[in-house]
Amino acid sequence: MFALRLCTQVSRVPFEAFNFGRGGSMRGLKVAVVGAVGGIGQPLTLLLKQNPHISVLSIHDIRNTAGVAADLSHINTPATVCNFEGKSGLKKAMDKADIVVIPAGLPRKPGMRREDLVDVNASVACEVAHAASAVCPGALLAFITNPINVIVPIVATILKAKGTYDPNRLFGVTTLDVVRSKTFIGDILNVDPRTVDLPVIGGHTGHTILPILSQCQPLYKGSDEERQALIRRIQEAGTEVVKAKDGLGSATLSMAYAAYHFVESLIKGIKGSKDECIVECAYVDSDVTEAKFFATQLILGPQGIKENIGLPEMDDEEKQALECMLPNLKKSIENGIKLGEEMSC
Ligand SMILES: NC(=O)C1=CN([C@@H]2O[C@H](COP(=O)(O)OP(=O)(O)OC[C@H]3O[C@@H](n4cnc5c(N)ncnc54)[C@H](O)[C@@H]3O)[C@@H](O)[C@H]2O)C=CC1
Ligand SMILES: O=C([O-])CC(=O)C(=O)O
Repeated sequence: MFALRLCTQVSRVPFEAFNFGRGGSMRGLKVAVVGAVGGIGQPLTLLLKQNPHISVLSIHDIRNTAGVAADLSHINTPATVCNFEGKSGLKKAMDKADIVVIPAGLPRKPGMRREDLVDVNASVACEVAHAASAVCPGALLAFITNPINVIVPIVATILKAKGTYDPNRLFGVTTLDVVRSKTFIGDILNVDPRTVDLPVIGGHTGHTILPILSQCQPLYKGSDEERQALIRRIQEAGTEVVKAKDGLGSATLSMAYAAYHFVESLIKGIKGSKDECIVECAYVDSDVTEAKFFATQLILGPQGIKENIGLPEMDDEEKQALECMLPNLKKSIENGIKLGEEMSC
């Protein structure tokens, strides 16, 4: 009943009325969240419902979307909430979306590596890639689903096979690594963590997460030991949460915060602010290293990535750490491309 009522609300305002073409500043955006009922999905939709630029918030999951949609729809902000379920609902949920955020899929339990999620989560990525090709080939796609290092190459390969791949529009969300780095460094320096800035490059697991402390603002000057401990904490922060949750999943609230921040930046890019340069780190198609996908700082614009800033300046230890992680990252990417080829039909 609710699903019907909420979707009818949307149909009263034709999508065309929002002018979904890119480049305008007055139009409302359609943002779809796939996996919206989950631990990340729910707080993320709560944050998105409050964004004044979103006119349609389309939520999708394999179950229970009606309750979440009814709940969200009572919040007195302009975004209209629309809910869809299951495979048959995915294309409807994503139809003509400007941005699709994907926190769908299995999270880790203690003792698991992110890579252990690939068998289950690859199929989620595959479904979303096929739906995006069919109903929103121009959308910006932001994947949260782990393992990011493998999922993004899978999606890119499927989109390529479908002829709808635009490398500037596909992102693996690594914002949480930056959020955590800012928090931990803010604590150490005793400053507001929001004022801390640094690039976190590479991928999103273990030593592929490389915070570039030498470029941190304000300056971070720890001893070698302190520096190593800090890097290790940033790299293992996901596992810290998985252990603390003791079988009840992985980071959800901090991830929803990070994902919202990232989507907000995508929106600012679409809106094309003249005064502000929108810079975010994300895991994307890349030629800055030997790895075909790599996270670096990106300048965002109306069509997604406007410019890849490339590798930051690094000290010798950081250069060595980069060399050290590349073989592993490249292996994950090759695996992703192979899986994507198998799932492309
Ligand atoms: N990129 C990052 O930094 C982070 C990534 N993650 C990843 O995000 C993913 C989600 O985590 P949680 O929200 O904690 O998990 P969760 O289990 O609480 O929620 C996942 C949701 O996805 C839904 N889902 C599963 N298959 C689906 C499909 N085919 N279509 C639509 N919805 C589907 C489930 O029904 C569930 O509601 C996990 O893979 C996790 O590892 C988590 C934290 C940080
Ligand atoms: O650790 C996990 O499984 C979830 C994740 O990616 C993170 O918290 O960084």
